[in-house]
Amino acid sequence: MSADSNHPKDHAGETANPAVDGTELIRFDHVTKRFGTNTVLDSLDFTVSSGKHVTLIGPSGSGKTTILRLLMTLLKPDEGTIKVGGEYLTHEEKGGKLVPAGEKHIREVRKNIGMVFQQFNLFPNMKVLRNITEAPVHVLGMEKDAAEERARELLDLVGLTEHLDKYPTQLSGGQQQRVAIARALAMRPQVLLLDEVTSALDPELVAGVLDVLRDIAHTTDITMLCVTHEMNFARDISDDVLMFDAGRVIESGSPEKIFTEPEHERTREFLSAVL
Ligand SMILES: Nc1ncnc2c1ncn2[C@@H]1O[C@H](COP(=O)(O)OP(=O)(O)OP(=O)(O)O)[C@@H](O)[C@H]1O
Repeated sequence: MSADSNHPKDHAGETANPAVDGTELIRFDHVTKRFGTNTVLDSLDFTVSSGKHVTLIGPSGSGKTTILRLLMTLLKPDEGTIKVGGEYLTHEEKGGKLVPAGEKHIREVRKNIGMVFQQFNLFPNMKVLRNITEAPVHVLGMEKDAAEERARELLDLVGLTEHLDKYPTQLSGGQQQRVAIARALAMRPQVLLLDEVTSALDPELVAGVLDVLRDIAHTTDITMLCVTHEMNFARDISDDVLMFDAGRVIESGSPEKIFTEPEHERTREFLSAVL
């Protein structure tokens, strides 16, 4: 696998992308999300700095996937604001006032965000190469040749160069998920959202996908926000772990702190059930 990826780090360990300088990339301010009478996120505040890998952990139903879906604008918050790259995702400024964001504004901010889902969601009627080039060509307006060159680099990164001419159904679940990762990176997002990306895989295919993500985490400067039940993976790649319970962050810190010296009783209970 090649180390050439989203924004490769240079030899001095500095990032090659001037946009990635540790500044705040994601900001949730007092975000509340309800489904009927169920308050899933309760005035949630958190930030993610650019270039960091942050993992969300917590019991089932604690609101982790809801956070990713809000960032993808698949859901809207009932209260509060979300910013990505300094721009409001949920709102836009018009005439000095903050108003609900329009479709055009949302599309622009969303270009900075890529997501890999539990179910790979590839286009079944397109071969692997075209699955990866489709959005760069049609959404970003990239030249087809340049998009294909980039797709080949990404297929090398995810170890699938020899499969570019196959349809998704001709690949294993693990291979399909690696195509989905390449497809998300092809849009050169600043942040990659990973939602339980190995949950739908047969156990023997999980390690291959996690190895690819480890490689991406360690060789690129992309920001990652990850929901996973794979605690060893979370420990390996995370700069920060956020422990959720009942729609709030109850504890956060380095993986060493959270996994070895959790302060909160709920964190200890959760970890003893999953580790
Ligand atoms: N579209 C929806 N309509 C109604 N309720 C929803 C919807 N989406 C999520 N919920 C509810 O919101 C709560 C949080 O769901 P979410 O998927 O964010 O939790 P999670 O922490 O990711 O859980 P898991 O680890 O099981 O995936 C759950 O109680 C869920 O049933």
